[in-house]
Amino acid sequence: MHRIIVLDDIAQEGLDLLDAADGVEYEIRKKLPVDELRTALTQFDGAILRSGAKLTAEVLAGNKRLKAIVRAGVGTDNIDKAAATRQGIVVMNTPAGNTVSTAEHAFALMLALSRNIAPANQSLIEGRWDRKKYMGTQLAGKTLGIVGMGRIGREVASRAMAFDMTVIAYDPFLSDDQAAKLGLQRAATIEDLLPQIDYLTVHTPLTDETRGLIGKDCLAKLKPGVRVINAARGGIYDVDALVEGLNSGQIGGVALDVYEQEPCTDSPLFGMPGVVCTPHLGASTEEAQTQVAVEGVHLLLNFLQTGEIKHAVNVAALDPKTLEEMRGFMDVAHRLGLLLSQWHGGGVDTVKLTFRGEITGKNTKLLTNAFCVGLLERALGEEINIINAEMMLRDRGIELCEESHHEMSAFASSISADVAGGGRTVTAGGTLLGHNMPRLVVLDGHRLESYLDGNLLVFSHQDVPGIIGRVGTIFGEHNVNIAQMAVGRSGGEPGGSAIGVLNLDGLPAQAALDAVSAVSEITMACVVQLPPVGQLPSWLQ
Ligand SMILES: NC(=O)c1ccc[n+]([C@@H]2O[C@H](COP(=O)([O-])OP(=O)(O)OC[C@H]3O[C@@H](n4cnc5c(N)ncnc54)[C@H](O)[C@@H]3O)[C@@H](O)[C@H]2O)c1
Ligand SMILES: O=C(O)[C@H](O)COP(=O)(O)O
Repeated sequence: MHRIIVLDDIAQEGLDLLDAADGVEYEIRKKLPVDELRTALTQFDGAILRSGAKLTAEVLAGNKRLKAIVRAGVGTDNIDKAAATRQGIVVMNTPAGNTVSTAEHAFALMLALSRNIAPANQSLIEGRWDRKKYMGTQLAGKTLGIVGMGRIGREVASRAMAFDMTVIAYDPFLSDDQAAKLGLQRAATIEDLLPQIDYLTVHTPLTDETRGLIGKDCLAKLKPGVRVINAARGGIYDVDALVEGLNSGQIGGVALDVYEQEPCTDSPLFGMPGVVCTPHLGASTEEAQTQVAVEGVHLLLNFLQTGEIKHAVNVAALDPKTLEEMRGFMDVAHRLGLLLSQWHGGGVDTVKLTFRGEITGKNTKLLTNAFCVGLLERALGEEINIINAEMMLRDRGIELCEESHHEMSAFASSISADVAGGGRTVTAGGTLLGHNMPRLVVLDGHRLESYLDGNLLVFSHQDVPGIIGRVGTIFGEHNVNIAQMAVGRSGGEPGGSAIGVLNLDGLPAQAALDAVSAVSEITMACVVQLPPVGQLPSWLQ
């Protein structure tokens, strides 16, 4: 049974989907204090929320059960994504469901500012007929500056052009070609845009880079009387600078839907002339809420039931078809990681992964993540999965590099991994035979063909007659059956170094290992434990 926690109000249509889902139960738990939220989250596999609940590192800490967080909406600044990634939790959002509603709201704020809708309404309620006082301005013929030309910025732009406004936009990802196609002007920097506009609206996410993006210096570059709008996130404008600009007349009006701290019922801007504010209503339409709730619930159910990862903001996407295609090679990568963690013995500083052949045309990040899980899982246990593995590796100061070569080696596709540290470098190469037969094809430069399956004895030795017989005799004496055997020699010539890999039916006793290690021609021997073939970790099933 998958358990889901609903942390904010979501549309009934989303709850109906949860009611109808097989093998799922859910609880609605809103506005929980931090301690209760932390405890509650440990009892659920998935969480769905809007902008109300705050999923900080503190509330996610130590959670071993939660696997997915879905934001029914766009902004994920209320979720500590680094903390979620570290905990192995996938974070997904519904990027497009509220785009049009939010663009319309930004536009409504711009119109409300231009035509003094809020104060005019208030004066009527208070019994005055102030036609002269509320003289407005027309949008047609004016210039709108847009900072952030993603989904919402583009919808605002098209509406502005329909109102006969000129649009100048700044976004680091907006090219001249795209701007021309959209029928607007591109500004090379925010500073270029500011002196040319009559209205300014921001549509960026709140990030370290955009916090305080529009401060005193920027506002000073505006023409006097410019009206500014924020339906993106509180914190992008500097509120003190807005207050100062309104008082000095540098700013002609401020419209806000979002605030640095929410809920916000107290701001120096509230009640100032020329200010119109709404309580984070950009996405509050029936249409937007239905779309984000339905899409959000689908994302969560699909992830919990099939492993599909869509619209993730902290990991690569993974759809069922890709998972099906990649499962065999992800299994190989995971087994190579497990093998090398045991064969190397610890103190790893660097990892290099090389992908060759047809597999390079697929999402090799999945193979990297699967390898990293294998490499770390004996140390970190169930805490590690394909969401957090690479971050956990890098957190431990281990350097990771990946290379892809389209040319095939001896196999249509292969993966090789070099693991180095503490003065020792080990290398293993693997491939997949058929759909589900993982094979080790190179170990420390020795070509061989060995089953990546169950308990292995790996031993390096001098390539002289009698070694295999002596190892076989030792295991016979200790009642350990050898199921398969592979030997590879370096350079293909007799007399050099060689490596043997035995697949054992059981784990050998320490005395058997000691006896093997005592053979003078054997330079190193180690038991490597892998899952039996066909036994997949939960994140690969
Ligand atoms: N008021 C609301 O209810 C409401 C509703 C939806 C979204 N939002 C907010 O609006 C934001 C934008 O949503 P979207 O769907 O358009 O996102 P989006 O990802 O489609 O677009 C964001 C754009 O901002 C640009 N950007 C990032 N940093 C920038 C910078 N420093 N300068 C200029 N541009 C920069 C990006 O390149 C991107 O094109 C969301 O992150 C969310 O916080 C608010
Ligand atoms: O980022 C968003 O999607 C909006 O800010 C909407 O937030 P809400 O879901 O709390 O209305």
